[in-house]
Amino acid sequence: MQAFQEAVQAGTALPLMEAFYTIQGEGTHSGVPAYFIRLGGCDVGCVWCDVKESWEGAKWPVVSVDEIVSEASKYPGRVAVITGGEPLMYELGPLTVALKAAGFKTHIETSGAHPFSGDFDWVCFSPKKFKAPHPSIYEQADELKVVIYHSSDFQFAEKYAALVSKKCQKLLQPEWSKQNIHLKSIIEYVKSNPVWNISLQTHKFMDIP
Ligand SMILES: C[S@@+](CC[C@H](N)C(=O)[O-])C[C@H]1O[C@@H](n2cnc3c(N)ncnc32)[C@H](O)[C@@H]1O
Ligand SMILES: Nc1nc2[nH]cc(C(=O)O)c2c(=O)[nH]1
Ligand code: SF4
Ligand SMILES: [Mg+2]
Repeated sequence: MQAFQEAVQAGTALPLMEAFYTIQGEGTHSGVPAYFIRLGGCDVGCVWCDVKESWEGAKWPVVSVDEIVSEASKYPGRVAVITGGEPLMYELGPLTVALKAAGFKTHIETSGAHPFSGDFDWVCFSPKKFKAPHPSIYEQADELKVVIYHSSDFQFAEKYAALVSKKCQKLLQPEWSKQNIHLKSIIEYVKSNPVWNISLQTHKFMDIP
């Protein structure tokens, strides 16, 4: 038990909920084949989270970085997306270094609610009202992807657009269950404010993981 805890603290083993080879459904890299590594554990608590079963970190097996990377290497795609749960709850240095050594581009999906770690080629930052981001995320973000669940979320999105770098891509993504309600206003918002683009959860339309 102690050895497991030490390995997780060092980031040489991590609680793994699931890992699967699919198509990136969201954001700038939508349509790209990618191996998803979903780490268990999240303390942000978004009411509309589509993977609530990930929240309890202790429920998932602790798997060594070597084993995670060896499984990933069985598939031909060379983009690895680290997601969760909230992956920045963990030290991601060893996992990202090992993935890069195996020839992967490393991407992350994060709320930014914990200090940044790891060596990433692409950082998708999706801030949440339920737990404020850690300031270390702002200079790392390549993509700001704000989920629109309520009409006040446009203002929330602008607040974070002012905090990320100029080159950071800005995306609005409808919350899945409220898509019918907000999609029209998202379309109008993006047409009037063209620094923003739309991101849809295309994997859900395609019925793939
Ligand atoms: C499940 S989260 C895991 C990574 C990290 N905890 C985060 O929130 O960025 C992956 C992505 O899905 C988005 N997401 C989660 N539930 C959603 C929903 N119901 N509708 C639209 N996007 C959702 C999140 O905002 C995030 O961009
Ligand atoms: N296909 C697919 N694309 C995704 N992009 C972000 C996802 C996530 O849950 O982090 C996700 C996911 O769960 N599946
Ligand atoms: S931060 Fe991500 S994983 Fe955590 S509750 Fe929110 S959407 Fe779900
Ligand atoms: Mg998902």
